[in-house]
Amino acid sequence: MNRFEPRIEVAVARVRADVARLHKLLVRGGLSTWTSGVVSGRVPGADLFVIKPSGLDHSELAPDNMVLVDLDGQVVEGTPGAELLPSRGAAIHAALYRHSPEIGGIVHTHSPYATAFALRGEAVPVLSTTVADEFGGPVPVVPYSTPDADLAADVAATLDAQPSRAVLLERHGAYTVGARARDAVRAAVLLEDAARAVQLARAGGADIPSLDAHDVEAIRARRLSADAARRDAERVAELATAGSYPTSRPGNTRPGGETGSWTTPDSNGSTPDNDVRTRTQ
Ligand SMILES: O=C(CO)[C@@H](O)[C@H](O)COP(=O)(O)O
Repeated sequence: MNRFEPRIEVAVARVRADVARLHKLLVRGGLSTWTSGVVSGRVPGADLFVIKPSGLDHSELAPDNMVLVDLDGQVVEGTPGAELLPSRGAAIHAALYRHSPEIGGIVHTHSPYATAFALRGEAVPVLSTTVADEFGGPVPVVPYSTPDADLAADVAATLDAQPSRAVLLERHGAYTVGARARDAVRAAVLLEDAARAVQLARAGGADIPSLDAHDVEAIRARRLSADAARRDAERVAELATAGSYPTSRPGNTRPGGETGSWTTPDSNGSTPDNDVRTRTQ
């Protein structure tokens, strides 16, 4: 029996498939060892997200053993995967989704090069145009604090204070966020790539200064503008496919007027009323 109205059931099924598949990209990119490497994705139109189960080998992950969780961090009983425990980070993921409606996907890894920076308590610097383009500045470190501290609040505050969609956790690893789970995975992969490149350049004896701040800003601005144009084009294509928008002029199609570095979850083809709480009582 379905627990939700049909459009939410469809959205849940889509996010389950996405989140299960995206874990394979973490493994392929060398960002995951044992059961580490956790992806979650918000369900557009509902106060729900999908996350991997705790302790299961990545090779066993599939849409039907992903765990559906509400934004209070509670497993939605009676749904596939509900018999499993969600990943240990589920409460942090829930808090980040509550914190910002712009966050539609989250990744947590212990990927080796990013974690090496985290262990040193050192931000990943902007040595390359790629880091300027992707992160808009250095990838900052959330300072280590006691195990009882509110890590989600610290991650949220660090994300809010600067443009990067990635943060390092001192003594632990990294969190990345994005408009969709796929965007957060992309950020995690590119963070690891950036950390490795810096490490290799330094190992070769180079002492490379950070890019000039104005250049970083210009590169980032160009990227945000390209992202906005791409989203417009996607929106036009979606509306044209649905037969509800007759023009091909991208500039006319942004009802949400999104700005900043992330798209909002509902700018990805899902329904816009994502404040509606849909879990059946
Ligand atoms: O960061 C941690 C533990 O330090 C966890 O996120 C693990 O990396 C994955 O745990 P499970 O998903 O198996 O619970």
